[in-house]
Amino acid sequence: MKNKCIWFLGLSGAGKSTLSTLLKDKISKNEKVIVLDGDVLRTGLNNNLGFTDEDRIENGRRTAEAAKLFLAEGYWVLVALITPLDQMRENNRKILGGSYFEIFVDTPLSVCQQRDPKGLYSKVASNQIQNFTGVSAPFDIPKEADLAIFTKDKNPEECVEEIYQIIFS
Ligand SMILES: Nc1ncnc2c1ncn2[C@@H]1O[C@H](COP(=O)(O)OS(=O)(=O)O)[C@@H](OP(=O)(O)O)[C@H]1O
Ligand SMILES: Nc1ncnc2c1ncn2[C@@H]1O[C@H](COP(=O)(O)OP(=O)(O)O)[C@@H](O)[C@H]1O
Repeated sequence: MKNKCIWFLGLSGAGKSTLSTLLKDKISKNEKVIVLDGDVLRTGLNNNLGFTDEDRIENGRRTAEAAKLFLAEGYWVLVALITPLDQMRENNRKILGGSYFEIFVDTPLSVCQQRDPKGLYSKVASNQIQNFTGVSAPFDIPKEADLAIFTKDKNPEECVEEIYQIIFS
């Protein structure tokens, strides 16, 4: 099967990093695979970008262009980026074309706030972080995702099995 860019998008705490890492473990048994995680990219390649709409769009563009380079080398590319704006998703389709497979990690804000894996939502609640996606910055509900995964009542392994079956069956 031809390699693809599987792009996980969703709120902070939705499960993008968890699911992309687990999927990498599965795919890497047979294929070359790399994870491009927003948090990690923002420490290097994208470390001059913040969280305005303009910076998020540039963050997405650079990530999609990096993904395209790895696709050309035969890698499966797993991206974990909030990607909150319709415009960012349209750019992905332009840059990556038929190789782009979009997964909406669909987890309600209330569940993300409860999970709060990095303690960010409590910082948002005490006004230590501004422009936070889903709270004080927009998250456009994805209308054209290839797949939506509801994580609320499932464990990560079940979600990844569901994704794996859909992509590889
Ligand atoms: N204001 C604000 N809004 C959203 N997220 C914030 C913000 N400030 C810091 N963080 C941390 O940055 C991570 C999201 O970066 P991304 O590159 O994925 O975001 S985006 O696609 O450009 O919107 C995000 O990582 P995840 O929690 O893994 O999604 C946060 O750890
Ligand atoms: N079905 C699920 N899928 C993914 N993560 C889940 C699920 N159920 C619970 N979690 C937990 O939710 C948290 C998601 O955090 P993370 O993967 O860092 O999210 P994100 O990368 O979207 O910010 C982790 O602590 C993970 O163990």
